[in-house]
Amino acid sequence: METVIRLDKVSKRYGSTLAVGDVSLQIGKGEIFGIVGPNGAGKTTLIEMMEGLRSADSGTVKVLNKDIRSHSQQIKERIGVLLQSTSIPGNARVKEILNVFSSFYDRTADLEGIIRLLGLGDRLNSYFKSLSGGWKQRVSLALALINDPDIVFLDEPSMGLDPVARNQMWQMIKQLREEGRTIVVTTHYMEEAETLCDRVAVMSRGSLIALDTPENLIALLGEGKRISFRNPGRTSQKAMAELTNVVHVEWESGIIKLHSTDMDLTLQHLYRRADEEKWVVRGLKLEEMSMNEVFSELTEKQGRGA
Ligand SMILES: Nc1ncnc2c1ncn2[C@@H]1O[C@H](COP(=O)(O)OP(=O)(O)OP(=O)(O)O)[C@@H](O)[C@H]1O
Repeated sequence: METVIRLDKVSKRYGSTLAVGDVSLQIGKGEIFGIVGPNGAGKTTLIEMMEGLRSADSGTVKVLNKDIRSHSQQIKERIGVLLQSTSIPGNARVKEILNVFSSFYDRTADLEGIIRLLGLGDRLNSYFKSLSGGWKQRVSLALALINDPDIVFLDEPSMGLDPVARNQMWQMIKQLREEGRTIVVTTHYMEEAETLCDRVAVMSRGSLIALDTPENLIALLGEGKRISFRNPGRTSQKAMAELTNVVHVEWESGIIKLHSTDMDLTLQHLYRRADEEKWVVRGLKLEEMSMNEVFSELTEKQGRGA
């Protein structure tokens, strides 16, 4: 896959705060690349260094094979950035805003196409300030697309949107990938990372602590599923941990949850041991793991210094 963004050992400090420390990563053409992390993890600083809005203290940022420090103007023509709705004039009508922004660029996209993609046709005469959060976000996305960018940067695109508007935003972002664009998105919503992103970078306290597809990140915690059943008594956490392929045991008084790298083998072993030990295994379920759990596990581990 052709690399369109390359970061090598990029760091940024604000006084004594290390906002981003020694981050290296590559983003391929046509990917939806997610950056997730708790508050203050460095997501905005990282994405803004890719956009050329903040400069790195050390390391290199290359976008479309050009160093962002020496080619920032050229790169700006080829990228789109989602603006906060507060930076858009509320007293202007949507069509006026689109026209003004399109005059800023040498190269412009087919405005009719953007209006169709984002369903803005009926809102062109509305004042920006009168729109709901979801429609404002669509206008912001239209502005990010106005120069027909190769790379679109979206910092928290669905922040504050209701579930319907969020879903519509995801469909629009996926459509941008279909058009061959690369999307870099930061998010607090793990469901967004899981359903939208091809790969996800997990940041914690300025460091990149994991980078993989959502499926592989989930698989880090076992097979992406866990076996849950009622505690049969007369057993121990140690006995559960010794079952074949078990990588982690969640032990609450009433319920036992086993994370495994091979569910079938673990289940077979569990039933064999239950037979021998006269455990009565009740309420057995297979539960799907989510990015949310992966995220908590990874960032908590980092917090414990593991
Ligand atoms: N302009 C600034 N001046 C001083 N410190 C800053 C500045 N911008 C960010 N920081 C600090 O750098 C760290 C990383 O901030 P950043 O905004 O990049 O994180 P984030 O992951 O985007 O957080 P959030 O999810 O809360 O938006 C934080 O500790 C933050 O307080």
